[in-house]
Amino acid sequence: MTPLVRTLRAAAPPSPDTAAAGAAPVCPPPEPPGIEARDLAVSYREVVALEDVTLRVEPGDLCGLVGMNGAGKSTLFKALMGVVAPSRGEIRFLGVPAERARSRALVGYVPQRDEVDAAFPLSVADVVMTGRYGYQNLLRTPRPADREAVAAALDRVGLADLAHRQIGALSGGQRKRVFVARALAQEARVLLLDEPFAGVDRDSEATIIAVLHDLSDQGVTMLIAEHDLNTLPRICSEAILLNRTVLLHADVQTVLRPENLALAFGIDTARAEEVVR
Ligand SMILES: Nc1ncnc2c1ncn2[C@@H]1O[C@H](COP(=O)(O)OP(=O)(O)OP(=O)(O)O)[C@@H](O)[C@H]1O
Repeated sequence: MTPLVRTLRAAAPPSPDTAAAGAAPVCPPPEPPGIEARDLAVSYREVVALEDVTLRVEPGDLCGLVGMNGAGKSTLFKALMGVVAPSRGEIRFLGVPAERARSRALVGYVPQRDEVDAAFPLSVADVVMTGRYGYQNLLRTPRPADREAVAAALDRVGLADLAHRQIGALSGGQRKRVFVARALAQEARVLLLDEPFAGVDRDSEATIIAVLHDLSDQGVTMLIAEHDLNTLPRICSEAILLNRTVLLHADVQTVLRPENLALAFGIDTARAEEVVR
């Protein structure tokens, strides 16, 4: 749901029934945001990677994250995943404090680079199973429900035939699909995807985009870092422009306006017009 849509919904008139009865409209309590960060700051020694980052992504929204190299996108993901400790600020997922949400496996992560050494003797299915148990519990015997979830996730990303292949024997695009399958098997309610389309062929890209749209329909909240601005509108309807702080959070068409890209990427407007055709 884009911010524009949110605004329109908020302004909708009361229904004729409630208006006629003169009763106060009974509204369900507002759902907490899928992702909420307030006043977040992260530094690596003297490098301030993020400051004053405040954002909220509503449940079921698929939000892009756009910014130049070094803008802090990966750092934001790391802070959301608890990999780096913010020096300030607060993070919640679905209204639940970040640490508790992560320990309840509410939050899934598709990393920018492989977390698994390609030479490690893990099968594709083993890696996807870590979405159920984590890497520490690889030797645990999976329950039938876990096997079913893994098989369904691999089927969904079109890798059912490769379930028993060693992870290192896949192409880069196939490996990305494995990590998306792992997030599916986890059944997380919030997904953070750090450039899931980087180095991915057209088929894998189309498969992943379809999966993300299905998840959005099911109410999963997603934040997706994406470098290719021309691909962005096919993926999501809203996006955040980041450069150490949130410069803009709006519908994708607004974010892609040359004057906004010029601001975020430190280029002139004419160059920004060339970037997005
Ligand atoms: N481990 C680290 N130690 C010191 N500085 C770091 C570290 N990781 C990132 N940085 C710095 O923090 C800033 C933000 O980096 P980050 O990787 O989050 O950006 P990014 O937007 O993900 O970039 P890219 O698009 O190139 O992946 C940069 O100035 C970077 O050099």
